Amino acid sequence: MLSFDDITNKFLEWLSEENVTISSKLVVKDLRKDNQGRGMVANEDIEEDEELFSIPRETIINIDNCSLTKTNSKARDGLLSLNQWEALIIVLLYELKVNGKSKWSAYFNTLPIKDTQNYKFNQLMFWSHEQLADLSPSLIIDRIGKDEAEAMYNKLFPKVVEDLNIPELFKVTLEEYHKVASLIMSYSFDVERPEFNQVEDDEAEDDEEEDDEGDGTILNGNYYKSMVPLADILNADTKLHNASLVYTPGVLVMKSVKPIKKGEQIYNTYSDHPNSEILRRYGYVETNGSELDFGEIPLKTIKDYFINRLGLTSSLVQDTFVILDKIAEDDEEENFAKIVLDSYDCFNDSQVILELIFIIQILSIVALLYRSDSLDFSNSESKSELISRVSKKCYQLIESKKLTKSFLENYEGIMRSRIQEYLVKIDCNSETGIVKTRAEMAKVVLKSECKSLKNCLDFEKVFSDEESSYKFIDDGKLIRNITKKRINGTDITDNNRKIKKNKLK
Ligand SMILES: C[S@@+](CC[C@H](N)C(=O)[O-])C[C@H]1O[C@@H](n2cnc3c(N)ncnc32)[C@H](O)[C@@H]1O
Repeated sequence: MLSFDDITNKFLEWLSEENVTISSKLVVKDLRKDNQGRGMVANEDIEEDEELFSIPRETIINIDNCSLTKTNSKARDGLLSLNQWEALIIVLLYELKVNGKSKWSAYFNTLPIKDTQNYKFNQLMFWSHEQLADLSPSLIIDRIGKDEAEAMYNKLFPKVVEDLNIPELFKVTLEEYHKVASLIMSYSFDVERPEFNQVEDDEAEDDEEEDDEGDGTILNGNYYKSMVPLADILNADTKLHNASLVYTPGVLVMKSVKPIKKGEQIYNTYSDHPNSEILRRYGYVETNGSELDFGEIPLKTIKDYFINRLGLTSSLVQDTFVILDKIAEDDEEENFAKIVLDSYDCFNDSQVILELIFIIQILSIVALLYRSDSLDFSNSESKSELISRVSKKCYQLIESKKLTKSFLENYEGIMRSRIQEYLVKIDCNSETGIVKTRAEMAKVVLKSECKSLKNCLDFEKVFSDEESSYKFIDDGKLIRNITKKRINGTDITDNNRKIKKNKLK
């Protein structure tokens, strides 16, 4: 059996045969002790915008470059009507089945799918129920995507591969499929198609609306999901990102995007994700937290808070949500956005989404009105009218950069009650060493989310930006404004002030 280093060396020899060029300032390194598999490290200082390596387009694997479509023209036509994921799954499974004869054998030997001694699939798809329980109360547990993945498996196997006449894939198991799909998730690149860009440039003015996927099939997309040997040896880090892949018509070039010192690792970026999502997709975590970490406040936490702490009834909270949804739905001019969400993001850099501010402010006023006993919440028509008015007045208040004092109290109470769910499981501030096991990775995710939530208790940062800060006013002022017209019998729905939907983004 080949050793880890032998596999690396054979891969490097193959790359050279493929005319891949690598800067002499880089080496491929065994980073298993840091639980990072292989990676690349600078053995000399590198300047910004230097070419690190270049890969001919013929070396990458996709629908145009693979054994399957070279020998089976029917398969190629069929693959073109699938989506990017489905097509690359079939292409790659076929290439792996003919492994010995595939020109990519030396590359496959470096991947987790072949090297089971040195690699393990740690994406959440492969965690048991007990292991996933370590991630509670993170909402990532609800977003693993197993059902969607299995639906794709059932679509492709065996019906599609039979139709495409690929007998080698008639007996693909669910496990094989999950492994290939996860490999694609964590190793593939969306490589621009140069010929498509040409056409697109010509048509750009007529067709500005068209998105990257076109109609969802490969045929009309402007890229191919592809496996890119060597480019995918780079690990990623949201804080240490220093290299990016550039697509030219003939070759793919990895370039430094900042100066890199001798001894530093070369890091790509796999896009902007918090630790929970990095774990779900790629099966690792950033030990000290991702740059893009956030915690989430589930709608249920908000609901429970207003029921248990402020005495609202469950049906009044639920009715308020229904009425707010209806206001957003009925609003043809799109001035009022949907603010009843399943959960609300609270970011590491002390930013919260505006929908969270709106929903807490509205419920805070509803709670004060309900407890004052002076208004009729029993009749559904007057309740709906009253909540519409509360919502409009709260929109105006927030637009003028004001919030009420009860909002602040309730915001803090809700945030603390969510943080408490983490504190019963972990010490948010404890040091993290090298993370190897799934239980340790789960802890890092919880810490990332808990820290982000805690940062959103820094009111100074949360409620001010570079230009201005929110002012906190007495609730009585807003309540008088809301109840005044109602008591005088004036039409409370008359309101010409519009709050633009995009202000909620
Ligand atoms: C595109 S590959 C990178 C090459 C990989 N190190 C290898 O040896 O094959 C992506 C995988 O590398 C690992 N990885 C990437 N960045 C990492 C990091 N910062 N820390 C730990 N593992 C990382 C994860 O297992 C991820 O699924």
